[in-house]
Amino acid sequence: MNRTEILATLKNQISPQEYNQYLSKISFDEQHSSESKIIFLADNLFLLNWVKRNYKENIQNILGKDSKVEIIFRLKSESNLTEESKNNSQKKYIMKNNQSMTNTECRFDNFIVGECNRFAYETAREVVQYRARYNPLLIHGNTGLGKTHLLNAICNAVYRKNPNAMIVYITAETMFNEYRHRLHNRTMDQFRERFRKCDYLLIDDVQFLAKTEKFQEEFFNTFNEIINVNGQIVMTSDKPPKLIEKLEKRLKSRFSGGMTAKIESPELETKINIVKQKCQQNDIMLDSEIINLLATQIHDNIREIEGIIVNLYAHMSILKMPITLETVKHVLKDREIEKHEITFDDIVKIVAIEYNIKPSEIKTKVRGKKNTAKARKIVTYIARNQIHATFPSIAAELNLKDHSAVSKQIKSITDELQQDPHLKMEIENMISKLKLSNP
Ligand SMILES: Nc1ncnc2c1ncn2[C@@H]1O[C@H](COP(=O)(O)OP(=O)(O)OP(=O)(O)O)[C@@H](O)[C@H]1O
Repeated sequence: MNRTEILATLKNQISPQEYNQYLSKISFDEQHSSESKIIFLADNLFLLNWVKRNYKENIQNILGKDSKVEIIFRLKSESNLTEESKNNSQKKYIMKNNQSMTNTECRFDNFIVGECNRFAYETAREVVQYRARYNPLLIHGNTGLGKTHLLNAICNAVYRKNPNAMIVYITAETMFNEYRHRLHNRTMDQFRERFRKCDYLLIDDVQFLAKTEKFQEEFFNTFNEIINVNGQIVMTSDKPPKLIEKLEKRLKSRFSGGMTAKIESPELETKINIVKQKCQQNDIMLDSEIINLLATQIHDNIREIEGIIVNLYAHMSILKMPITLETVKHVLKDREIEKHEITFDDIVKIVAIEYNIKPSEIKTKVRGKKNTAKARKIVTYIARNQIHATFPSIAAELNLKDHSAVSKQIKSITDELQQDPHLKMEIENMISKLKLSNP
């Protein structure tokens, strides 16, 4: 069955309204599809998630249950970028020369600057211009205020300025996992080669660095070696160094000895500018009264602003409702009601929906069932990162033997994330959904 026939068959299975609303807006990526995979393209994230959730199974049925053809959904922009990257241009997630993966959509030019973040923004730009002028630079602030965005922006700008620069961009958690893996395999030389020889070491969420004493010692030596040869270290954290629990005194002192830049909660004007920018990116037109309402109602987390915009987009396109003041109030009210503490079961539910399996299949490890192993790894990863679930609690929830079985899952998914930018996007999507609503 050729690709046009697949869409035609699918069209017959759904209502004309549904077709016009969703399916007609999906196209084939002829260029990147092959015998073994079919790639569908959507214009925006909302549409992408919708078709993935609602049509993937139908397409699988049309192809035949036993078909090995992989069905992939991608953003149009991503697909073009993938091609561009072949020409050494941009791509949403890009592997730098040293295998670090960074999000190219986080740049200085799309970072809205206000009083709350000006200092962090300016110092971040400085370290791109003048390596080691502020060393280390630690950007801290509450969640969702743009720390990771700035770290990615540094990475992208350095790369643009000098594609041969050795840049390592990594989260502290991943660095620790890599350390353990190298230690276990007696390949610490490679760990040192990677981290000590870089021009820029960019570490996200450095508050998770405070793991074992040995690791902190290794990090201390890495840190000194980079600083001694004028390599630049930039870190982000949710708190200032002296408040990072279990971080050794000497590391606290090193971190505080450089430049620290705090990102404060955004003031109204900055929030208004951010709402405007996010609406523009999503092709949403709002009048100034609505923009003001959004900016005053949403507190300080910019991720939350993005969530509301996605929600408004959904109202606009699924319900065909124009975005009025009433719609916005409605969405804001719903979100207040839906806000909840994320539990382990919420994570299991959202991952189960995504992979079209039952939550119980994730929890009890049904052998041989497609996607279950992957889903279990993703649950472990999200539980560790989002609700800081302990190893024993994960082992208990997922019926895993012990601590080291959990550790193996984390290692495996971390490796996959390093290799597969789409997996990272998939997981980020699931996390946003978790944060947005009760699944
Ligand atoms: N000033 C800004 N201008 C435009 N977008 C922003 C700005 N600040 C944050 N964002 C966007 O908000 C989202 C959350 O930001 P980011 O992930 O950088 O937060 P964070 O401070 O690293 O949060 P966390 O501590 O939870 O990791 C991202 O999509 C980012 O691009």
